Amino acid sequence: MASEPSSHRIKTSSLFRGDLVRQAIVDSLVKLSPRTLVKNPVMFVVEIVAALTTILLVRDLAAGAHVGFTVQIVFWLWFTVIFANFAEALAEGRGKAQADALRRTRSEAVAKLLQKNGSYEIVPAAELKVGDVVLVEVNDLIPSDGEVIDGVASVDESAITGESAPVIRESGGDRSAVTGGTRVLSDQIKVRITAAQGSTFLDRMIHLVEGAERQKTPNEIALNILLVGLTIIFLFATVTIPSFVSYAGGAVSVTVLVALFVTLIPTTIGALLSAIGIAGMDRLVKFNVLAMSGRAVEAAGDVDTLLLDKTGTITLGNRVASEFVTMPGVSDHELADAAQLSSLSDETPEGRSIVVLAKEKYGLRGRELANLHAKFIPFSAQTRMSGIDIDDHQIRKGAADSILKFVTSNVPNAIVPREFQQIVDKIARAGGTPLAVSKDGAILGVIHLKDIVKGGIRERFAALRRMGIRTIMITGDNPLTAAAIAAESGVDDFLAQATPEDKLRLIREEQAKGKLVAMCGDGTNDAPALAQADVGVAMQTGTQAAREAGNMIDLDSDPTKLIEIVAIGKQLLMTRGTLTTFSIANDVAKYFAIIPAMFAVFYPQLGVLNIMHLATPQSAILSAIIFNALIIIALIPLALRGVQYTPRSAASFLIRNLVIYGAGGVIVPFVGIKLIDVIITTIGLV
Ligand SMILES: Nc1ncnc2c1ncn2[C@@H]1O[C@H](COP(=O)(O)OP(=O)(O)OP(=O)(O)O)[C@@H](O)[C@H]1O
Ligand SMILES: [K+]
Ligand SMILES: [Mg+2]
Repeated sequence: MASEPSSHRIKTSSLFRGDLVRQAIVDSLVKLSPRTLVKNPVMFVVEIVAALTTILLVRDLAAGAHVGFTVQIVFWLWFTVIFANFAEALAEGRGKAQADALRRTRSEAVAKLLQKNGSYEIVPAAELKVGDVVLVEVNDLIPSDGEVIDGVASVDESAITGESAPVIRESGGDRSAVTGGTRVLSDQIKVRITAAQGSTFLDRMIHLVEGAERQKTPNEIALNILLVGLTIIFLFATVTIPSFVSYAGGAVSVTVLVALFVTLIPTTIGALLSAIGIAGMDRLVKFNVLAMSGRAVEAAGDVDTLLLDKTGTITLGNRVASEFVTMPGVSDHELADAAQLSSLSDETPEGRSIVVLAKEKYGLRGRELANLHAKFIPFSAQTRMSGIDIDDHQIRKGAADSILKFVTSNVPNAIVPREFQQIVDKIARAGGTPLAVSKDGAILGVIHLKDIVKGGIRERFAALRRMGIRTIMITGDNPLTAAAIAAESGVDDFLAQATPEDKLRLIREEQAKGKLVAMCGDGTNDAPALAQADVGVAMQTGTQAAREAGNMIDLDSDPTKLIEIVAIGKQLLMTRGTLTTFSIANDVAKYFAIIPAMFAVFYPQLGVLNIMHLATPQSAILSAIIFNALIIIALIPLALRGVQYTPRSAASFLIRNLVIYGAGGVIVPFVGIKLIDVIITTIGLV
């Protein structure tokens, strides 16, 4: 069963946990490999520069020159790269630790592979192929991902979701998907294997949390291009300096130029960019959401419209038959009998509950299917009907309008009792789903399916509204039921009697208006829409098809989780925006800190700009390069935690952050560099 929306577990873990830090230190040295670092252009440039300066240092040493200053610059250049690597390694570390834990839970289990004659053979789970059918009994581990094709069981999925409450898995409906590595607690099920070894859900989850398949998002690529552009501009600016200096009759060392260049290029954001993205994914994982791509997380930050299906998403999803209501002149027994016949092979939870109600209330027996000469018509989301053709009779049950159409198209002069619509409407207005039952040309009565709106969902929709997100419920159910559930749950709008194509069309229409659309769903009929949406959040309790179509999976199967998903997406975008602002403002400020100090000797007019009064040109350069390295470390917590976000207008946040981080980016280096200058001259480093 889906967890209550309010029960988000936040697994808190300290940012700088000892073991993670130790591993990150090791990794930050491993990441010095140029092949790894080349993916980060700005830091790659710093590494090249550091290597060249190291070579010069060795040459000067061999020549017996005085190298005290160069040694310190070289030291801090390498640390700039290592600090950047450390930020990324630390961000990755938490996912890696979680992946290790998941690997340990990966089932080494055996499977009970069903044979043609109904017996089973025990085989290693690793040998299972797609399409195999296995039996899973009490206390067995489910050997691989699959679809329940027979039976109902309660399953402990805590290995995957961390949630200890068991969930129901059953054939036919929207809760038929089972995951390898989880355990059956009661009853037994037959499972058709749907995933090949190596591409199971657990495999994908491991890849995902350890970031093995992380691709740069389009936004990150664009930002990287900007950073490379700035680097090239500052490269040209730096190489022209010697000519200015020699014009004034002076000389400037390569070490000084190198240091100047590195302080001016956008190293701060270059160092933290990838860590910010990884941390965003990691924050989602903490909320039990698996995002298949960074792009999906970014899109979530800008979502305008959220579409949700009703059953199982807004409601608890176990629609149970609670009552048979007969038409005038039809006996209870007659209706119950038809309802049961039409549901005998209906493997949906609704169908099964009808068989059960007929048995409990009217003493009707489940019949031997094999003895009936009958053709079963399975439920489909298009027809919204299911039923049976038996002994020249056509028995159908389904959505009221579908049954009405079916009856009148087969028997043009069919009599539809006046009471029919009244009963249907009464059930619908109460938020129930009415299923009409017909036999040949006559409507026999209506089955009342009850469903319950999930607790706390109203407040959550209100929070989405405050974030500027419009919620629309789309359901295959009739307009009255839809309206009742919409009112009870507090969605902004609804679309009823929607086929899978309607869901798809609605998303395309919204997207055509320039809106970013998120969709939450669990059913196979939601799969096309989940794939089309910019953010497709599939419920973990949903079908295999739904879980493959979406670009996010919510392990808690809570549709209102979108609040956290959007908040984390916004937080990611804002963190990147503010740190970029900070970084670039920073570099501009450094320009004013260093240039006057460097050139005051040659161009005394520049003295008026020398507001920082740094001790010597050398101490100015060294202070700047030390500040440049340390600011990376100082900003790691912000990059990993993200800037604060509470559901409020995004625009006001943006302005506030620009002011704080823009102004901060200008002021902080002045203070920082001055402070470092005082310290290093006091302790006599320069
Ligand atoms: N087993 C069944 N047999 C016959 N008719 C059914 C059955 N299950 C559902 N229906 C009818 O078909 C309609 C569409 O059902 P479906 O579960 O596909 O809706 P949906 O599009 O998934 O929307 P939601 O999940 O939001 O309710 C239901 O409202 C109901 O009237
Ligand atoms: K810099
Ligand atoms: Mg559904």
